[in-house]
Amino acid sequence: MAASEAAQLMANLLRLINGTKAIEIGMYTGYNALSMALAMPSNGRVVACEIEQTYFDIAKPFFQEAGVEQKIEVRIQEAVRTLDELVQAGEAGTFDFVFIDADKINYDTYYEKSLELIRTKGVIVIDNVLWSGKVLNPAEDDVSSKALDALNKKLHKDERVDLSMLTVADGLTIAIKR
Ligand SMILES: C[S@@+](CC[C@H](N)C(=O)[O-])C[C@H]1O[C@@H](n2cnc3c(N)ncnc32)[C@H](O)[C@@H]1O
Repeated sequence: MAASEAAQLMANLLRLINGTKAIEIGMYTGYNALSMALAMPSNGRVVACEIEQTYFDIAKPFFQEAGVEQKIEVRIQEAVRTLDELVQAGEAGTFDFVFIDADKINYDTYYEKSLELIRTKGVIVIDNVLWSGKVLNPAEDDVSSKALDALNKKLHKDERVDLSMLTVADGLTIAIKR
């Protein structure tokens, strides 16, 4: 789950860019999806990718209670499939914001598909980029740390984005599409 200070920062970034279209890759029980929806105007839309129906069952009453249920479109399936469906539906280049926070080994794929889906000056936020410090010296069999380390190194040289890596919580990267 996103740290509260990270969720607060993302909500404020959305307000700053007047975001109305966001994607969350890895919704869990909806904490940050709800926070993003609350930061958006009434026409806001959050496409929330989650693989476990049980997490959505927990989240749903809170979305309803907060009055933002109509803004959050939950898709229960592999996140990659949802991102591909959004591209196929002609939504490439139309999203304002993406938060990547699902399985670490697929982060690079999520990042590439997110870049395709956001508009110029759109924002991608990536959680857990420090992974409790394990990215510094990943163990041979630690595929998550290795994947995060590789993505961090790739992003450092990625000319397609302007980058900030923050030591907030477990590490938060903000990439703005050029
Ligand atoms: C760290 S939690 C997300 C927390 C959430 N972003 C928040 O801040 O409240 C990661 C979530 O990603 C989901 N997940 C993992 N692999 C996935 C996949 N391949 N496709 C979709 N969701 C996935 C997990 O079920 C889990 O709920």
